[in-house]
Amino acid sequence: MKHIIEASRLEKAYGDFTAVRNASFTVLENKIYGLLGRNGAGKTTLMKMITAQIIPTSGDIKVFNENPYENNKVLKQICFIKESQKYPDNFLVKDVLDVSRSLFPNWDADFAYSLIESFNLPVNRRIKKLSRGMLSAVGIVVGLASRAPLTVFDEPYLGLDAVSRGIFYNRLMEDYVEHPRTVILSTHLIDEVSNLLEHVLVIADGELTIDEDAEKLRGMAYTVTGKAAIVEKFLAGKEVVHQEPFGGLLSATVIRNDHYSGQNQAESLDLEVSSVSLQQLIVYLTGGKRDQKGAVAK
Ligand SMILES: Nc1ncnc2c1ncn2[C@@H]1O[C@H](COP(=O)(O)OP(=O)(O)OP(=O)(O)O)[C@@H](O)[C@H]1O
Repeated sequence: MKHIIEASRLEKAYGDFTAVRNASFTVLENKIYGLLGRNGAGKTTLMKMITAQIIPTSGDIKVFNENPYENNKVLKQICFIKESQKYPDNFLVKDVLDVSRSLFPNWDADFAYSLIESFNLPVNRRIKKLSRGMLSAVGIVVGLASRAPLTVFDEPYLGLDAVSRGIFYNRLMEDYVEHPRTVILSTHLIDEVSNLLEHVLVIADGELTIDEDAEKLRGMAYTVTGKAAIVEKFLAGKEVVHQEPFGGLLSATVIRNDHYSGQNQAESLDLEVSSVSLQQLIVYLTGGKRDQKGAVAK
């Protein structure tokens, strides 16, 4: 598979504050990436560097093998839908679609109108009269119908209800199967998108801490629960990312060891073994350092 983004030691500083530090990663063609991290972690800053909206302070970025800055050949292959995407107030919804058609070479007008119907959007209403959720839906329609080889969604669903978010995920998946492209989706709703993601990038305090295949990440850990003394014995020598006592019981999340089945050992000790959701795992790996007694995975 081709690399469509290659970033090397990318940094962005605002004055003396460094928002993204030493980020090196590649993004492959025709995959769906999740860019995850807590508020202020640096996700938007990273996406703005990828899409050439801001210039890195140092480091190097290539998109479609070229420097993306003021590079029209590269930029017309990118669609970036921002959190709180803005359109001119006096535009009608259909004006946004018309302008998008001229911006994106792969624009599919029929697909755009079918999405407009799915989201119940009024094409003849002015942008300034739309509700917050409707405005987010317009951004999603543009992002999907652009069929841009690199489509970047930065928290695209402010105000969007659960039904509409479900429509977004379903239409994205259906269309992605027919028209593969690279999608980078930044979100806090990790469990909702968990099944869509093929690769996960996690950024914490400006540093890329996880760059991993989503399937591998999903199977990376498990949770054991049982009497505290037995669980503690079981945890000896294992990599523990989270522990939670309740009553005389202890629940602990452990990184799987490829060479040895901790799960069999846990079951033989009568401990209950359960899976860990991607969201839980990422919370433990990025924010769990404070409340755990065991070692941290990364
Ligand atoms: N133009 C700017 N000037 C100064 N600081 C900035 C600027 N833009 C972002 N920052 C700071 O950089 C850090 C990263 O911000 P960024 O918007 O990239 O985070 P984020 O991960 O997208 O957060 P959220 O999930 O809340 O949207 C934050 O501390 C933010 O205050």
